[in-house]
Amino acid sequence: MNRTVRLAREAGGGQTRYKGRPLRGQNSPEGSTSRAPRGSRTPPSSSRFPRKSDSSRSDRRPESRLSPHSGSTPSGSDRNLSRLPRRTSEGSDRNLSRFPRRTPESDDKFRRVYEKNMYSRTKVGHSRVYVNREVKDKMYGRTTKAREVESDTQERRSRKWEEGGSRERARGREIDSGNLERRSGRRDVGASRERGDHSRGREATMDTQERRLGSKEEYRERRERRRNREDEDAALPTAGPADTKVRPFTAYSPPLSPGLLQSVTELLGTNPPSPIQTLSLNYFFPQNRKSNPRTKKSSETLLGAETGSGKTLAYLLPVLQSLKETEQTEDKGDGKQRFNSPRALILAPTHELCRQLAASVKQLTHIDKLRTVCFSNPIPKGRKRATANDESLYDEDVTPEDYEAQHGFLRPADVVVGTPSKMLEMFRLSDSVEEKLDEQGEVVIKADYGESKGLDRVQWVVVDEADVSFGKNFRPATRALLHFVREARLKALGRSKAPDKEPVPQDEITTPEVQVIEAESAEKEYTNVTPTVTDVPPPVSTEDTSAAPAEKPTTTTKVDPTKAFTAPPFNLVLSTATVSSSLGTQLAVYHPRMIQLLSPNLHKLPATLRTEHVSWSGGNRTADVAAKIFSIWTQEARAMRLETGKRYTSMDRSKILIFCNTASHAEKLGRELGEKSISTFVLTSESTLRRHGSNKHLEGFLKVADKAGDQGKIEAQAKQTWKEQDLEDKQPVVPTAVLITTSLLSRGLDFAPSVKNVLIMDEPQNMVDFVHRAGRTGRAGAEGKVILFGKGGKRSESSYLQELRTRAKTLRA
Ligand SMILES: Nc1ncnc2c1ncn2[C@@H]1O[C@H](COP(=O)(O)OP(=O)(O)OP(=O)(O)O)[C@@H](O)[C@H]1O
Repeated sequence: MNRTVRLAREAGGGQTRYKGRPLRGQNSPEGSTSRAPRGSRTPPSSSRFPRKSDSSRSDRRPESRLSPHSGSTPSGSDRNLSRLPRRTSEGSDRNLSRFPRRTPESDDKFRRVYEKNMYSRTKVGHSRVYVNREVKDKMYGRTTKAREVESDTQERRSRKWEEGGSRERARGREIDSGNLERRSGRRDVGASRERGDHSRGREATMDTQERRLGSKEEYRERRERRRNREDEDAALPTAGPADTKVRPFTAYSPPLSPGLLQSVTELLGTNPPSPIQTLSLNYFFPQNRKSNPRTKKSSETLLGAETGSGKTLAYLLPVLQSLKETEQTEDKGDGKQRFNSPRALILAPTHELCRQLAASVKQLTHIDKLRTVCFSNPIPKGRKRATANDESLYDEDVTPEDYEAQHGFLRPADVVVGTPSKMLEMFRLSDSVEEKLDEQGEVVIKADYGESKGLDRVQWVVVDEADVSFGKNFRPATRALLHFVREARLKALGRSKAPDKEPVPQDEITTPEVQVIEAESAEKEYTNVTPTVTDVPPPVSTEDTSAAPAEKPTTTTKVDPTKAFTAPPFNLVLSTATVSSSLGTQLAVYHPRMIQLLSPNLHKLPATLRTEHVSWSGGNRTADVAAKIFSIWTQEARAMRLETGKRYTSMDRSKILIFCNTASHAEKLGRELGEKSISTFVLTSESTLRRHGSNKHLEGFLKVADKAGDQGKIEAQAKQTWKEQDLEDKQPVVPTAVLITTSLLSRGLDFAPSVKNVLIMDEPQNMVDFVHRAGRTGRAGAEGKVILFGKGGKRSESSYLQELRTRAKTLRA
C-alpha cells in the first residue's frame, strides 16, 4: 500500500465522516452524554445515527494525533480499519435494517471520502504526504481561532443538514402514509415500513408531488397568478425584499434620458450608484428590474441614508427624468402654460444648501435644458450691485415683483429651489406662518396669504433635510406650503369641492410604478421612529374659522385626520440622514402611507470617517484648538515629505472645519486663532456675507457641482493665484484653510474632499447634531476625521460627552 496513505491513517483517528456527518453504515463515534469539544471533527449527536455502547466507543477513540515526522506507526492501517464500525451482535440487525450492507468497496469509498475531508495533501521536505489538518495548521501557523471558526461553521452546517433531513423524512412519511392508505386501504402504515417497504413510499412521494405540481407550465402559471395576487393585496407600506443589486448608471438608461446619463457620467465618471441611489432608481424605474417582487403605487417616499451617501442624486434623477418625460405633454397646451409655474419644488432649510442644490440641478440638466430658479440667488440678471453694501440687493429686499420682472419664476422654470418660508413669500402665499394650539389643544397652522399663484402644475415636492424641515422651527412653513400646493393641485384637477373628504385617486398623479422597499437592517439606534402616545400630535382638519379680509385673507388651518391620510395630488419625496423621533411621529400621523427607502447604514457614521476624542488641557481652550490644528498640518507635512519628497507649503494645507454652538463663540474663536497666526473665516447666521445671495465666500470649502476633475482644477487655480499674489506682494500669503461656523452649515452641504478634518469644539446638542457635523467630512468614500473636544477624566467630562463617546463607537458602519 502507498506510504502516504498509511501516514495519513496513523496521524488521524478512525472516525469516518462525510461533509460533517458520519457516513452511512457507521455509528456515531460520539459519546451519549459528552458534547464534542470545539475544533474536534466529531459531529453533533443525532438520533438518526444509533450510538454505540461506551466500551465500543473507547475502542474507536484515537489515542494520539501524531505528526507525520514522528515516524512512529502505532498499530498501522489495520488498526484504523478495525475502527470502522463493527457490527455487534446486538446492533447488527438494527444497522442492517437501516443501512445498506457494508462491502469492501463501500468501505473503500468511505475511506477515500474521509481522507479527502480530514486530511489534506501537503509537502513535507521533498515528498508529498497527507497530514491531519490540525497538524498542518500547526505547521503553517494557522491560528486556533481560525480553526474554531471553521469548526463552528461546519458544526452549524451539520446541524442544519440533520434538521433538514429529519424534516424531509417527516414529510416523506406523511406523504408516504397518505398514499399507502389511498392505494391499498391499509391503515397500518407502520407495518409496511417495518418490512422495509421504502420503494413504495418513494414511488408514492413522487406520484403525489407530480400530481400536486402538475406540469412545469401549469406550475409557472400558478406561481405567476399568486404573485399578481400578492401585488394586489400588498397594502402600503409593506416590506418587500429590496433589489439591491448594483448596476451601473448606464443600466438605467432608458428610462434615464441620454442627456441625464451624460451629465451623471460627467459628474461621477464610471462610479456605480451608491446603495441609496440603487434603492431609489430601482424603486422609481421598476421596469428596469429583473425581479419585480412587489409593486405598488405611492406618491410619498422617504429616502434615508448616512451623510455623504449621494441622496441628492438619488432623488434628483427620478424627479428630473419625470419632468423630462412629461415636458412634451405639458407643452401641448397653448404653449404658454409651461412658463407660468414650476413643476418641481425643492425645499431645503438654509440658503447655502439651496444654492448648492440649485447648482447640482443645473449641472444635471445642462444637456436636457430644464430651467432652474433658486430663490436664494436673488440678484436679478442684468443688474449689477452698485456698491458692495448695496442693501437693496440683499435677499430680504427681493420681492416677487423683482422676480416676475427680471429673473423669476414666471419665466420658464421647471424646478424651483428655496427655503420653505422664502417659497411662501415668493409665491405670495404668506408673510407669516405660525403653528399654534387652539383652545381645544388642536394644532392650528395660522397663515396670512394672498392669491395662491403658480403652484397648480407642481408634480414633485422634494423636502431635503426632512427632519429639520419638519422640525419645530420649520414645520409651520413646510406644512403650510404643502397645504397650498395641495389646494392648488386639487383645484387644477377639478377637485376643489370638498377635497378633504375624499382621497385623491392615484391615477391622477404622475406617479411611476414603485417597488415597496424597507431595509430591515436599518439601525435605529438612537432614534425611535415609532411614535409613542405622548408623541403623537392631535389630529388635523382644515377649516376656515376666521373671517378673511378682502385682500389678504387670514386662514386658520386645522389639521384634519381625513385629510392627513389622503395621498397628496403630487409626488412628495423626503430626504434625510437621520430619522428623528419627531420626524417619525410626523410621518406616522400625516403620511402613514409613506414608503421608506432606507440604506442599511442609516444612522451610522460613514465608513471612511475616523473619530478622535481630545481632552482639554485645563488651560486656554483656544490654545488647545490651535495646537490641534498645527499638529494636523505638521503630520501632513511629514507624510508629504515621506511620500513625495516635496516641501509642504501653506498652500498644501488641508481644510479644517470647526463647529461651535453659538455665533458669538465662533466669532471669538476666530479672533483668538487669528492672533495665533491661523487665518480663519467665520460664517454664522448673523454674518452679513450670507445675504449676498451666493456661496462665493465658501469657495474652496464647498464642493463644486461640475464635471469630474473640475474640483481639482479649481483648487489648482486657487493655489496658482495665491502663488502669483505671493510673488507680487513679496509677502507670504496664507490661504484661509479654517472655516469656523455653527450648526448652520452642518446640514446637507457637500464639502470638498480637501476638508479632511472636522473639529467639534462645543458639545453638540444631541446625537443627531453630532452625526450631521461629523458628516461634513468623509463623504462619498473620501478619508476624513472628526475630532471631538472635551474628553477628560471622568470628573471633567460631562456625562453627556461620555455617552456621546460610547455611542460614537456604536455608530461605526
Ligand atoms: N455614485 C456615486 N459615486 C461617487 N460619488 C458620488 C456618487 N453619488 C454621489 N456622489 C458624490 O457624493 C457626494 C455627496 O453626495 P450628497 O451631497 O448627495 O450626499 P448626501 O447623502 O445628500 O449627504 P448629506 O446627508 O450630508 O446631505 C457628492 O459630492 C456627490 O458628487
